[in-house]
Amino acid sequence: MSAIDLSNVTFGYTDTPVVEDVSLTVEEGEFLGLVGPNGSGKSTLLRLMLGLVRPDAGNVELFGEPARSFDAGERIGYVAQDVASAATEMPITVREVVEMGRYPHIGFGRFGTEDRRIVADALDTVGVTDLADRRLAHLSGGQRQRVFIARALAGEADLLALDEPAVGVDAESREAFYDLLRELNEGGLTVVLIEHDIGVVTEHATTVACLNRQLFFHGEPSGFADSDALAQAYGANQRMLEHDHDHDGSHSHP
Ligand SMILES: Nc1ncnc2c1ncn2[C@@H]1O[C@H](COP(=O)(O)OP(=O)(O)OP(=O)(O)O)[C@@H](O)[C@H]1O
Repeated sequence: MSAIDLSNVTFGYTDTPVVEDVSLTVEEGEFLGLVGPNGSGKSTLLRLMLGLVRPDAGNVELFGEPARSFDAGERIGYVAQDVASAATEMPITVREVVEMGRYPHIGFGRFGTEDRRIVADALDTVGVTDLADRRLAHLSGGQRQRVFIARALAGEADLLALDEPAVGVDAESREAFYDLLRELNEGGLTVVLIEHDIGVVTEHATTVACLNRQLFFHGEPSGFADSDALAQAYGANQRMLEHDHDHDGSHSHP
């Protein structure tokens, strides 16, 4: 079964589409790296994939069901852009964040032995057991990202979706973080990663999608490196910008 299936999806916040006629399937067990210029619609596409935004046209299925009917808390771990830095204001411990991953499963029930075991396993998997009783605010950016992954694991997610998770994380921690994502993927977790560093994507992901409003490429990293999709996608952005400038008269061309 496919984890995510988009057919002819179009969406705009206004009348102008920011995602246009995108068809894309993410198979279970895939590690998809989503790249594209700034403002090219990557975050929007991810939110469409997860059923958090409804398309104006086209269809989205998650694990074979219409995305909008999906209880995202149950099978999907979503680490939104900036969530780790925004969360620093909260007076909350690492363990408490990871325990939140269990909430969709326990409903109004008690937090039991099994829940505690799952939380302990999740902390251990991402290597933050030693930090469990520390305040989230007192962790580094890279450590915080791991905590949010642990929360998704505690929720027994089948799909992990991350929107530029390593922004503000130092190079060494980033490398370890991407290694962790790959290990989790090799263990069967489906991963969708928005990432501006194309080298990271071609090294770690099993498939690449390149977006600039429309889909310019979807396939294996090796095919992406050999294609001119990247130049086309970024070139299209440049043309769009020039077009905008032409209209507002703020920029003149030779
Ligand atoms: N909530 C919103 N309301 C209106 N416009 C939005 C909203 N969110 C995004 N946009 C616009 O939609 C377009 C695509 O934004 P999106 O965040 O999906 O792109 P992105 O590729 O993830 O960008 P970046 O790489 O800069 O994070 C942009 O022009 C953006 O300004």
